[in-house]
Formats: sequence, structure tokens, C-alpha cells
Amino acid sequence: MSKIFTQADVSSHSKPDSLWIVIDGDVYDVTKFADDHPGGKKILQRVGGKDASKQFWKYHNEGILKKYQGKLQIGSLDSKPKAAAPAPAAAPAPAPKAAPKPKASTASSSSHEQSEALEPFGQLIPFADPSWYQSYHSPYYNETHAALRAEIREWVETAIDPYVTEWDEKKEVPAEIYKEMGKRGYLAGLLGTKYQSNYVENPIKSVPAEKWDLFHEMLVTDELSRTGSGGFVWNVIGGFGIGCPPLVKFGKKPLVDRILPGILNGDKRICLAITEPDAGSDVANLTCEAKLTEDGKHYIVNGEKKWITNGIWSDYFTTAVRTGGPGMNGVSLLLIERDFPGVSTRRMDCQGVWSSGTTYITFEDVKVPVENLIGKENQGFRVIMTNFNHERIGIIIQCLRFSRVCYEESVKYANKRRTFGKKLIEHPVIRLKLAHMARQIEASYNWLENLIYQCEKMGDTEAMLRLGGAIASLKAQATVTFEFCAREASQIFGGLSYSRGGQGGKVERLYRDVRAYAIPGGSEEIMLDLSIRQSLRVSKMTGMKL
Ligand code: HEM
Repeated sequence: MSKIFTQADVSSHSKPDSLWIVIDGDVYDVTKFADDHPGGKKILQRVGGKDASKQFWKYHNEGILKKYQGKLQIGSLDSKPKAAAPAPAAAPAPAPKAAPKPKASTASSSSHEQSEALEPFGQLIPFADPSWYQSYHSPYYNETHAALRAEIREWVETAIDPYVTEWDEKKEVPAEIYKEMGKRGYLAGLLGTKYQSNYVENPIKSVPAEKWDLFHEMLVTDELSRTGSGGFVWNVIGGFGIGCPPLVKFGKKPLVDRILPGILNGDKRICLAITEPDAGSDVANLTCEAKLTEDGKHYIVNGEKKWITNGIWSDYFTTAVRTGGPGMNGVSLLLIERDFPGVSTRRMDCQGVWSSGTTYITFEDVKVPVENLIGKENQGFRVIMTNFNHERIGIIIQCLRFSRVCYEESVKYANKRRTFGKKLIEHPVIRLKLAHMARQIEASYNWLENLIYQCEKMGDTEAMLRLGGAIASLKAQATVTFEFCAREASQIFGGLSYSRGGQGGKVERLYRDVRAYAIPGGSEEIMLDLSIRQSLRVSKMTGMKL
């Protein structure tokens, strides 16, 4: 879009049949668009032939320009200073310096050799991004994290963010986006374990596989969550992030070799099917039954699963079934494939996370080969419990980023909206709201970093025992923080967060997504109770003195 115009050129296009406007030194032809403009055509005609930057920024956020620029921009003004070009929201990735010397073979050890703070990144709004984005010192991140952060942010800002509202309203994300998650090598790093380079065609670009650690994994989820849509995040990693780890960690090699490449390359989808119409947080009491056939070669599965994320699109279901007696010792995990006769799925209508595909599943006499057993028969409960830590950490990362999105949107809006003769940010009551949001976000995020570091250092079983209580507690902390931030942001945006779309659109959507985080993966009440029970039980075994 290199055409250069003078202000006189633009001024001669001020009529409805040829209507140009200027925004930030760029020239837009809105003649045809005016009829479709959601704000009305007259308002555009009033600024025809003129610089409309001030009016534009009053009513829209950055996403609008990104979405429409390609279609409507016809050039720039000759007077547009080069430096005035709109800065990309994400600063370019700092050029990778010499890779830190690995001390040991684990990826994590390299993280702690970062002695200098990393370059600043992003829009530098305090608390809208984690502090290491603003060049705070941190023991957890190095150049590989910075490079990955820049890679994902660029993709999210250009190919995802401008379209998320549309996808949410349609309750579907284009299949190419999940495919792209595979092509970019992201899926192979989202399993709570080392990077699965053996199973992918294109490993991730910005991080050598052997350097991959749980902080890289956190970054992928965190940056995707900047879209401010639980539906989007769950669409691309929701079912996968909880359904695939049990397969990778406990599946038999032939099964893993057969199906994992398709999943990690983004061609096939997998989800986790545990919850039932009558068994949610009370997993030990699930009733979906799997009976071994007399020849010992198959299980016959009968039962129902409810609220299953991604179920309608999934090719594989990592399913909790009852293979033995009552309680936790009769539960197993089976990999059920969509092609097996007797599997049917239907979409459920829910309050939030619209594009995540929440599903009701029925299994009727489904014949599943014993080779599809994940882990050992009747020992599935342990696999499920191990998996819960990973699931809850994912929920925490998303909730804290969504809280930041609520905060960031509020800060930006408060700096442009004027009431009673001053900007919102000049009202102490608004600053107080922002302060209460920020303190909860930062406190929770610092705890999250600590727990991720512990997960990195402990094995799965040790982490399940020693971190289960703290992770449960932080899950409750994160969902309460998210609910608080969504509410406060909504109050700051007023009517704009009551109607869907537009400037308050992210806040309105996130407000509807809150319960999808506070209830699944262990409700707040169960989490808080578990946090104390589990922590006391483990500490008793490890020498607590009361
Ligand atoms: C390239 C030029 C423009 C594009 C692509 C555009 C696009 C849009 C879109 C998509 C919306 C729906 C709400 C949203 O998603 O934010 C909207 C609403 C609106 N636009 Fe524009 N617009 C443009 C220029 C302008 C200008 C120059 C003005 C004012 C002079 C304006 C005034 C408004 C108003 C008042 C609304 C309604 C806001 C509300 O519902 O609160 N627009 N515009």
C-alpha cells in the first residue's frame, strides 16, 4: 500500500459517492464500506476528506484497523512522518544472544543462567504483561523464552485477534488455526513434559527442542490467552491439553506411535472425557462402564459423558471408565476412537466459552481393543489425578492472563474516555479499581511462576503429592481474581461491556467465560478444601510437627 497522497487529494473525496478519510496519516477509501459501517454512514460522511484519527480512536480499539486495513487503506499522506507509523504492539524479538551454556542436560537448568534482564517487550503498560516483559530481572526466562514470546505474539496479533469475536459468535474457530498450531510445532510442547520432537514434522522454530521447559509451555498458553476468549483458547488447546498428556505419558508405545503424529501435527483432535451427568468433581463415582469380553481382547463401553470440551470435533476420546468395583480403584482410562460404532456426540449450549465445542457424548456398546487401555486396568485414578495438576496449571495461566486483559482494556479505555470533564483515569475511584486488579494479578502470577518451577524440578508423582494442594489453592485464587477483574472492568466500561462486540467486547465475553473456569477442573469450593486437606496429609508424611 505505497500510494502517496496530498491533503488536497484527500479533501477532494469528501462526498458520499467518493469518501476518503485519514487515520494516523493513512488514507482509507470508505465509500463502499459506509453503508455497512456499524456506527452509521452519516458519521463517516461528516469526516469525509478530513483527518478522522481523533474520532476513530474515540470509538474503536486497535483490532478494527488490523482487520479492515487490508481492505480499505489505499495509501498514506505525503506528510506522514516515518516515525509516526503505528508501532507494532509487540516489539521485535531481541536478537538471540549466544545461547546460555547448558549446565546439565535438562532444559530448565539453562533458564537460571540468565543474569541480565531481557529487553522490554510489548506496550509496557505496567501489570498488563508480566514484569519480565518490562525488563524486570527474573531467574526463569532467557532468550529462548523471549524469542518464543515474539513469535506467538506476532501470529496472535495478525491472524487471530482481529477475528476472535467473529469466531466466538459463530461458535467455531476455522480448522486451519488448530492445524497451524501443529504446523508451528506448538502442540508438541503443550504436554507438561519434554518437547515431543520425534513425533512432529516441523518442530518449533524459536526454541531448540532440548531447551524446552515448562515456562515455554506457559508462554504459549499465556500469549494465546491475550485474545481474551476462553472459547478460542479451549478450541485450540482445551481438549488437547488435558486429553493428550495421559496418552503420551501412560499409553502403550504402538498406540502412541500410531496416533500421536496425527494429533501433534494438527491433523487429528483429542479430548478428555471424564465428567458425567452425575459425576463432576466427584470423579471416583463415575459410572460409564467398560466390560472385558470373554476372549479378553476388547472392552464393551456403555455410558454418557457431559461438558466435554472439543468433543464434537474430536477423533479420539481419552475416557474414564469403570472396569472394576466401586470407588477410585475400579477406574481405568481408555482411548476411544470416533470411528468405533456406537459413539455419538451433540453440541451443548453453554453460558460461556462458545467456540470451545462443549459436548454431550454417548457410548452405546462401543467395542474398544484392549491395546487402547492407557495405564493399567483399575489404576486410572492415579493417571487422572496426575493429569489434574497439568489441567489446573493451564486454567490458572489462562485466568491470570484474562485478568490482565480485563485490566489492560480498562487502563486503555480509562485513558481515553472522559466523564465529568476529566479522563476516567483521573478519577481516584477508577484508579482504585485498577490497583485492586493489579495487586491480585501480580501476587497470583508470582505464585504461579514458583509452582511451575517446582513442577519443572519434581517428577510427576512427587509433584502430584507435594504440589497438589498448592496448585488447587492457586486455581481457586486465579478464578476468584478473574471474576473480580471481569466485574471491575465491566464497571469501568459501563454500557460498552453490556453489549456484545466493540470496545468493551473482550470484557463482555470474558465476563461470560468466568464460570467455565470457576467450576470445571475442580470447583472453587473443592479446590480450597483440597488445598488444606492434601497439604496437611502430605506434610504429615514428611515430618510436620503440630
Ligand atoms: C476505517 C474506518 C472505520 C472502520 C473500519 C470502522 C469500523 C467500525 C466497526 C467494525 C464498528 C463496530 C464496533 C466495533 O467492533 O468496534 C464501528 C462502530 C462505530 N464507529 Fe466506526 N469505523 C471506521 C471509522 C469511523 C469513524 C471515522 C468514526 C467517527 C467519525 C466512526 C464511528 C463509529 C461509531 C460511533 C461506532 C459505534 C460505537 C459503539 O457502538 O459504541 N467510525 N466502526
